[in-house]
Amino acid sequence: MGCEGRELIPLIVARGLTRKFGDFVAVDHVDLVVRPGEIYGFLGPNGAGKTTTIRMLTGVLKPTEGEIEILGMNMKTHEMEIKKNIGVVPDEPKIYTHLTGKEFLDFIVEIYGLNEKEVSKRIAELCEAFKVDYLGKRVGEMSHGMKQKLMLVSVFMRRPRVIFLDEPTVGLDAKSAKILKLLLRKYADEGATIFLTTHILEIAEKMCDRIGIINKGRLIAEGTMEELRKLSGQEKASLEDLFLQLTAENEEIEEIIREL
Ligand SMILES: Nc1ncnc2c1ncn2[C@@H]1O[C@H](COP(=O)(O)OP(=O)(O)OP(=O)(O)O)[C@@H](O)[C@H]1O
Repeated sequence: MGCEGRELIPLIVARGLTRKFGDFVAVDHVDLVVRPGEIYGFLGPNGAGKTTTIRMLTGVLKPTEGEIEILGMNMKTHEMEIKKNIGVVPDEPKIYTHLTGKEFLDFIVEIYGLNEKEVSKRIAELCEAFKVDYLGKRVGEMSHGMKQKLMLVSVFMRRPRVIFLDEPTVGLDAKSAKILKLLLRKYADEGATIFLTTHILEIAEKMCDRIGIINKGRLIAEGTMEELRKLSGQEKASLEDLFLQLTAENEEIEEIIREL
């Protein structure tokens, strides 16, 4: 197969992905295909199943049913290999609180076996971009946004081809959020696959090449903005209108406002 053929191989695939907690179905037979160069926005109301899906796609949580392939490898047989090669920025960064920022980055360099010389240049550039000038501080003493930025540096310095981000802009100041958006576009244009969740529909509308909407565990709509507009029959609709229409929350909102 030539180079072009390889580029078409999707880097994220889920088939019939399902997760139950007891009798409750949090994620219900979700199918996903995300290709190199794509920024995929995963949207849905609170409790829809976004984080549960990301946790399964990143090997943190075992599916009840279904198949996952990341970078062309099956999660059941290649979990460690997948984890080594993806980047994950969770919504609540869980970093060892007793380490300083510098110690945390050194730890990541060591466990991933990264080339220190190559990586130290990237760390310097990323820290400059995100204004991470507090590497001497202990993680336990950092604010949410500061931890989030440290986490972004620790993931981006590895240059993974697949990056999952759960609510990445929460806690970031305006400049950092803008830099993050531009960096994600740059990485995607260089062939990476970005999978992100957000409640900020404007971010999804502006940044994402394709959008998937999950509601009550089910993927209820998927496509480019144009495809979603066609699907809803509203040529000029904003993503907010489409989202509320597709998740059937528009009428509910009107009802709530009437009753207030
Ligand atoms: N460990 C768990 N045990 C039981 N139920 C869980 C567990 N994790 C998630 N759930 C349930 O699964 C559903 C989906 O949760 P999930 O965190 O995936 O939603 P989400 O779409 O990320 O929501 P939000 O936008 O509020 O972060 C919720 O009803 C949640 O209560």
